[in-house]
Amino acid sequence: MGSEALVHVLLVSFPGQGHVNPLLRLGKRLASKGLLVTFTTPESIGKAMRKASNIGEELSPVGDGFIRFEFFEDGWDEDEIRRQDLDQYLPQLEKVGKVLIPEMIRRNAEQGRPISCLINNPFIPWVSDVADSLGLPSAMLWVQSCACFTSYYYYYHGLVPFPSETAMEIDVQLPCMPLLKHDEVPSFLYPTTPYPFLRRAIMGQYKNLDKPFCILMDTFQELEHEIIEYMSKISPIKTVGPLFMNPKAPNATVKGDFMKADDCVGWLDSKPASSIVYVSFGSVVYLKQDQWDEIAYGLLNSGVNFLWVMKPPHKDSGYEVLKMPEGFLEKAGDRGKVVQWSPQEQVLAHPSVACFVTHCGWNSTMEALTSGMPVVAFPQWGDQVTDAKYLVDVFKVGVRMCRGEAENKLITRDVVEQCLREATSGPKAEEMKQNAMKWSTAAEAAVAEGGSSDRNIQAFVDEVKRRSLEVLAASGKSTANGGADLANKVAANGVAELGEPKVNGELKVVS
Ligand SMILES: O=c1c(-c2ccc(O)cc2)coc2cc(O[C@@H]3O[C@H](CO)[C@@H](O)[C@H](O)[C@H]3O)cc(O)c12
Ligand SMILES: O=c1ccn([C@@H]2O[C@H](COP(=O)(O)OP(=O)(O)O)[C@@H](O)[C@H]2O)c(=O)[nH]1
Repeated sequence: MGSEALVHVLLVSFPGQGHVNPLLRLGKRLASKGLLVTFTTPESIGKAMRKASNIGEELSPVGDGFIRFEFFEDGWDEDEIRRQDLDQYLPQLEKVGKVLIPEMIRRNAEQGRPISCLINNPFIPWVSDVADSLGLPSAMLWVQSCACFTSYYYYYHGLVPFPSETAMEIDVQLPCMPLLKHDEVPSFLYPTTPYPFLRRAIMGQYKNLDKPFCILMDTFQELEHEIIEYMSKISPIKTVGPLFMNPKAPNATVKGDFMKADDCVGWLDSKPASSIVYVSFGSVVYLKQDQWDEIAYGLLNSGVNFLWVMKPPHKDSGYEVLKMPEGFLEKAGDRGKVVQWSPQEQVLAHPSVACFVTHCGWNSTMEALTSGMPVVAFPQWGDQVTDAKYLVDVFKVGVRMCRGEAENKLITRDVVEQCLREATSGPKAEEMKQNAMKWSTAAEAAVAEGGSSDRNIQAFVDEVKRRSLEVLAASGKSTANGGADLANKVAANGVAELGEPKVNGELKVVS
């Protein structure tokens, strides 16, 4: 084979695990289709990613393309506690990102790999402004369900009434969706949410929704069929999930974990088929000690084997460090294993695991569904409460253990035990397993060659390639030498002083 020109896309991620994972997975998918992908997020997270996974300086081949990493400084000291306060951290990211991302784009152009498209995830909507100001196309990866996308859309545009200070308990009916009880609406939209900054962050993305030419979603057509069809008429959405399944390049070496996963596969191997309950509340939810204790006793009393993720809170988060109840680990013995961080994809695919007690973050939800894993839903806030509704009532793969943090109710050990029994044995458990297997098969078909998500990814890649030619052609017309395209645009916008790129739009890779 001779040399190939690779179109280059820049992925800019919000520094949260539930955001990095899907964007990085998208990056690998785009690379596998023959693009050059650069992934970026703040260096504070880059440092953790390099330590936990083997991310290096070099290009990693993925399928027909490559992925590489570049991180940017957020301008604060390493131990700055204000990072824990998004009301302060999000504006800081915007301030520095608007300078440093154009600089990164310029550097890449100078080094012979000009960038043709920017892709961001929500919470950092200013990335599409950066793209616009440089005359570059941009896309956004929505990292929650299409149902949640629709809920926020209807809220933003004031199309139907949502729970408000004067009417807290109203239910919400949206087209092509089941009736959402007041506490099944994404909880950032409640007037009483303790996380108003996350509502503001999401609304910022909706304010900018006309900028990306495409909204990619980590869901698949067969899963949310009607609502996807409905919203496609309103917004340029393309479903590309489940992103964690990458049949063409199951490249496990490029991973974005912030913490090294504890080794637990050997322990899973040692247990009988379908005997283990996996318990994890994702990367940002922290429970209170009394709730933690009830879950511990529920696990003990139910007699199941269990793998439980107990992640340490960030030192500046203000969360109390949880303890296991006295004598718990001794009583559990080899029936249970507690880890700080798990290799969740592998755990959910393991035949010894029977069900997943989850906080219903969208990544965990997609991973469970498409691994054929029934769930016990323990949502806390945000989209989790809506995801729980879907897991239990629409996808029919779950039992509900609680309704969310707003309920402010201690779930007792008896309820925990009862839910675990229901999800692991008897007719309900069997029915849920069958449904989960059905979703797993549908997910595999969606990402397989010619499946709905594969077609959408291919169409997106083709569009990025087409637009990259347009970017070059436009700059060819507007500049005398035809080569100083991107660099001149950055300079014209006054964001950075630039020289000419060495190569106009092509990276030569000898294969
Ligand atoms: O990392 C964060 C931070 C954060 C705070 C300080 C800091 O310095 C950096 C980051 C704040 O809110 C989050 C909220 C999240 O919601 C999660 O986002 C997923 C995707 O939107 C959903 O599916 C899940 O249900 C939901 O729990 C996920 C996150 O990763 C974060
Ligand atoms: O012990 C763990 C817990 C979580 N995860 C991964 O972290 C992500 C969490 O995202 P999710 O949307 O479920 O929840 P969030 O952490 O954003 O609340 C998922 O991809 C999980 O597979 C993991 O690898 N190991």
